[in-house]
Amino acid sequence: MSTDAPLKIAVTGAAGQICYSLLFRIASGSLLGDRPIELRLLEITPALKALEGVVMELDDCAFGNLVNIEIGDDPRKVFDGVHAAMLVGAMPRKAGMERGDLLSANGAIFTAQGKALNDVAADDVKVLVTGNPANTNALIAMKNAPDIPASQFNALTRLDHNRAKSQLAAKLGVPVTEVSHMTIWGNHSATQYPDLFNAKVGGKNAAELVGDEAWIENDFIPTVAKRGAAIIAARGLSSAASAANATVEHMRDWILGTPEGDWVSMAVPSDGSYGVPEGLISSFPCIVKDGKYEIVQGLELGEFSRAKIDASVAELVDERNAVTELGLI
Ligand SMILES: NC(=O)c1ccc[n+]([C@@H]2O[C@H](COP(=O)([O-])OP(=O)(O)OC[C@H]3O[C@@H](n4cnc5c(N)ncnc54)[C@H](O)[C@@H]3O)[C@@H](O)[C@H]2O)c1
Repeated sequence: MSTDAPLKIAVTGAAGQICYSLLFRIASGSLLGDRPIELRLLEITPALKALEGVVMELDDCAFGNLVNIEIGDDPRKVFDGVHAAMLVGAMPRKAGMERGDLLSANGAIFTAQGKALNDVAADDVKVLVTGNPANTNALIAMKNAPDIPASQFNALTRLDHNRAKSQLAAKLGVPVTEVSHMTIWGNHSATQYPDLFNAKVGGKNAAELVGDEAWIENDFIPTVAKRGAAIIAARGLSSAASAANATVEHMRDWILGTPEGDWVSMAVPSDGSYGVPEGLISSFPCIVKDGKYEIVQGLELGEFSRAKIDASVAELVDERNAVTELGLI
């Protein structure tokens, strides 16, 4: 990517609630500062009218770096030449829907989008999936885009990462800026494992500072893992602004690099690190340099952490088996 040409950024689900925050954050410079950008917004046909309204509001912000906006319902047109794709739109689980129905409804979306990205996106496209089930949707898109290197497909666990940092900071009564080296392992689901044994607060081991394994197991982990449900219970709607913030932060770090001396959680295709089967899109501690991520190696995992990671990875294996049986990958 050259640094002066406008960066073409595709966003799907653009008329939905996450995007009502996300698009304005991207356009106002939270993603790439004052770098010129072009937005390519994908929606399903019935939502295009609403999307026109969102575009009117983007126009009304007169963002200096937003040089063009295109909208449409055809991924092959919208994804043409894009360097970054944020796949937010997905089929929500409706009452009476079985897990298989959800996987196949989303499978149809992410097979089509994977194929379109394969055919028309820029060679260096970075694809970040936020729409749930995010890890498996990313796997489906990746498998349907054989010409794009697998390493260019990620799924979002940054919201979980940020939730974990915030809960830890509150517990210890420190500013969130003191918290570093947080890791979410596994799936973006209730089985995810937020790891305090490798996290640091003010440079010291977080689990030792907390000094209360019962709190870690019975409060911290469930609070982080079930935060999405708590927000729905309180707000009547799922998390949107915080999901948009996390989507911006993940993509920004992937393009511009992670902060020196820290890592972030990214769900990336496993290379077999930490015993996670190769090819599964699972969350790991990652650093990014020159637009390429690396999984941080050599972290110690005790028995407790190992069991938690194995349980979350087992769920990812089940999801992969289910979409394989459905013929989606
Ligand atoms: N990974 C995370 O941390 C995280 C956090 C919060 C929400 N989510 C997920 O993000 C997704 C979006 O959430 P939301 O609150 O914005 O939902 P929403 O229902 O408000 O919006 C989703 C939008 O996607 C659109 N859409 C559906 N199919 C599409 C397709 N094939 N192409 C383009 N657009 C399509 C819909 O028309 C809708 O406008 C959901 O799957 C949600 O579960 C993930």
